[in-house]
Amino acid sequence: MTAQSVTVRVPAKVNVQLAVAGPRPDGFHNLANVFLAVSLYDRVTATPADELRVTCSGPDADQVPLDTSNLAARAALALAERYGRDARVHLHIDKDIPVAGGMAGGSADGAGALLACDALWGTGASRDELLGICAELGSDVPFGLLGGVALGLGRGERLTPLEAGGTFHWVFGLADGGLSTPAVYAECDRLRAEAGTDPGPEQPSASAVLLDALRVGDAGALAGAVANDLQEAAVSLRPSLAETLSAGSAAGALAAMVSGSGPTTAFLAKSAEEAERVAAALRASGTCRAVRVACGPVPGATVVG
Ligand SMILES: C[C@@](CO)(OP(=O)(O)O)[C@H](O)COP(=O)(O)OP(=O)(O)OC[C@H]1O[C@@H](n2ccc(N)nc2=O)[C@H](O)[C@@H]1O
Ligand SMILES: Nc1ncnc2c1ncn2[C@@H]1O[C@H](COP(=O)(O)OP(=O)(O)O)[C@@H](O)[C@H]1O
Repeated sequence: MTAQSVTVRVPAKVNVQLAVAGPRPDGFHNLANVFLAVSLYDRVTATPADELRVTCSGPDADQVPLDTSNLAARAALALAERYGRDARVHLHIDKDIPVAGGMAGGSADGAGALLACDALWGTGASRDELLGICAELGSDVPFGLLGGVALGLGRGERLTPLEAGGTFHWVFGLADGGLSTPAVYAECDRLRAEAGTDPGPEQPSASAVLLDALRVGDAGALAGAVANDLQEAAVSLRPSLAETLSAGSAAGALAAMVSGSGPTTAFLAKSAEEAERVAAALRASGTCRAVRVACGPVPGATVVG
């Protein structure tokens, strides 16, 4: 890397609460989305170049688009347009977050590229201006910049940082192939219509019990309060996830859930040692492609070099 490169490290997320309302006229769903940033990271490096170019390395690199549909490229273009810069930059993504896995890896890269280009070009944009650009790029992108724990209302982009009283230990079961986020929301609507389920209030709210568990850092109480309205839809589209969830529960996880729209599964453990034990049992179960251990909350997008 040249001295002019800027590298940003940006975390994945798990949703400890994902309450989903009925579809809005614009096709989005209002959410009460409680995000928690976890220690699985992508790194985005921005280097001046002759033209906008995206490259990617890592185990899932072949599944990442390298054209201007890549959220990192879209972030660079949006920032360049807003501040009258030339988006001639090489963006390299060192990808460790599973692709299309319900862990917001693309959103993380969008937030990471935005921060990296901002530092490279010295735009002087405020945090709020950067968060505004993130919200235009995608519902989950602002959280990639913010990190920590936060409640996202509206389509998930209207963020309020939340207090967390400690570190939570997680095990993630990575699945073969991804799930399309719009397809999972559509399946949620379909299942509700089929069952005649009321989608609830127009704007869902965060669970007070869950916020309290986060605030005091009580993993047992958090396990009792986690909820994901997209889980049934993800399992309906990928029935094998039920086996992975059962294997994690049988291994002693405090909670077993689908991460966001899936197909990654998330297991809460009561300590770092317990997480390693659950991870070993999950690996031995043969019900997922790979198993990762992580903890959170961790900070959002951070310049590291
Ligand atoms: C479900 C969640 C949970 O955090 O993430 P993943 O688990 O996929 O990572 C998010 O809501 C995904 O957010 P993100 O991936 O940024 O979605 P966007 O690009 O804004 O929208 C993609 C599509 O998802 C659907 N969508 C997204 C957000 C939302 N509140 N309602 C929706 O219905 C819409 O069909 C939309 O066209
Ligand atoms: N930088 C990126 N990394 C991964 N996927 C990206 C990226 N930019 C755009 N995408 C597209 O976004 C889709 C969703 O990817 P991702 O954000 O990893 O998953 P999820 O929305 O489930 O959290 C991918 O299938 C891919 O087509």
